Amino acid sequence: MSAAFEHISATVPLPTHLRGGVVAIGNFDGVHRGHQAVLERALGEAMRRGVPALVLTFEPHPRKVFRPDMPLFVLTPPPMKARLLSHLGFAALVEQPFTRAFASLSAEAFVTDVLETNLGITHAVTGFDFHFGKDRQGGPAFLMAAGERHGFGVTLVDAFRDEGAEVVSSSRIRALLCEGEVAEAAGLLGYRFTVESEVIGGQQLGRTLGFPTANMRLSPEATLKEGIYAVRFRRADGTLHDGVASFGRRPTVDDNGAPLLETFVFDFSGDLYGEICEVSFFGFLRPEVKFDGLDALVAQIKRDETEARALLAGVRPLSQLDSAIAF
Ligand SMILES: Cc1cc2nc3c(=O)[nH]c(=O)nc-3n(C[C@H](O)[C@H](O)[C@H](O)COP(=O)(O)O)c2cc1C
Ligand SMILES: Nc1ncnc2c1ncn2[C@@H]1O[C@H](COP(=O)(O)OP(=O)(O)O)[C@@H](O)[C@H]1O
Repeated sequence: MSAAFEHISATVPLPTHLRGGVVAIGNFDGVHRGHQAVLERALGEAMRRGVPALVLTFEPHPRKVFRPDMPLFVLTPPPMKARLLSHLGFAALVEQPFTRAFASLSAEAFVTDVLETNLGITHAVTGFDFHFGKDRQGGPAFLMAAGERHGFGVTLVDAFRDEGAEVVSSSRIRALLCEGEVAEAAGLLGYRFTVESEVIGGQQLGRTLGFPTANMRLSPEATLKEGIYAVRFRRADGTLHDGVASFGRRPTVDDNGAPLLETFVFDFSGDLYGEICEVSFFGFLRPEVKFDGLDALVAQIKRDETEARALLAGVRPLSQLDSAIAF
C-alpha cells in the first residue's frame, strides 16, 4: 500500500504529478474480482509506461441519481473503495460528482472536459460494457475513436466469469449478502465483505452480561441478512481481533430496535467509542432469536463465541487484497 494515495475530485485539473496517467473508468462498486480484472490491466499498463495508475469513479452511484426511489445497497462507500484501491497499488481515486447536470453532458464533452482537460490521461481502461455521456451515447467504440482523436489509448476488458462461468457482478454479490451467504460473496469479491463505521454508544447492557459489544450503524440500504456472524474486527490503529457479531434488532431486549451491528471483540478490553473500525464477515452462524430472558441469551452468545472461534481458527486469505484487509 502506498502512503501517498490520494482521493481527489475530477472537477478541477489534476496536480501535475498525477497527469499523463492510465485511468480505469467505472463505478467499481464492490471492487470485486471482475472489477479487479479491469483494475489489474490499468495497473499493468501504467507500470509498463512508468506513469501513475488512477481510478475515475462517479459519486454517488449513478443508479441513485437515475432511480432515487430505489434503495441501493452500496458495497463499498468511498472510504472503503479508496482503501481497497490503495492496497491494489493505485496512486489516486478521482471522484466525479454525479449530478443530473453531469449526466446530461455529451459523451464528447465528457472526453474533452474530464479525461483530456482535468485528468490529462494517456490511456483509459474500462469494462466491455462501460457507457457514458447523455443517454449512454458513448460506448466502447466511441471511446476507442475518441482516443484516436484526442491522443490516448484504450483497453477494453472482457466480462470476468467465476469458476461456474457466471459473470461476476455487484448485483450478484448484493443478492448473496441479502441471504447471509458471506463466504460465497467473498468468493466473488476476492476478499471478505467488510464494513467501516464509527463505534457508537448503546444501552450499556452488554458489559453487565459479560459481553460488551462495539455498536456500529450501517447505512439503511445495507440489506445484509440479519443474524449472527463470525467476524474480524479491525481497530483504527490497524490491529485485528477475532469476534462474533450480531446484525439485528435485539428482540430480546428491545421492542422495536433499528438494525445495529454489535461486535463482541475477543480477548480485548478498552474503550472503542468514537473510533472508526472495520468488521469483516467470515461466516453466518444463525438467525437472531427472541429469547425468553437474558440467561438464555447469554448461554447462546457463549455457544456463538465458541463456534466463531473455531471457524476463524481455520480461515486462510483468499488473495493479497484479503490479506491486507482482514489478516
Ligand atoms: C454474538 C451475539 C449474538 C446475539 N444474539 C442475539 C439474539 O439472538 N437475540 C437478541 O435479541 N439479541 C442478540 N444479541 C444482541 C444482544 O441482545 C445485545 O448485544 C445486548 O443486549 C447488549 O446491548 P448493548 O450493546 O446495547 O448494551 C446478540 C449479541 C451478540 C454479540
Ligand atoms: N471485548 C470488547 N468488545 C467490544 N467492546 C468492548 C470490549 N471491551 C470493551 N469494550 C467497550 O465497551 C463498549 C460496549 O459495551 P456495552 O456495555 O455493550 O455498551 P454499549 O451498549 O454502549 O455498546 C464498546 O463500545 C467498547 O468501547
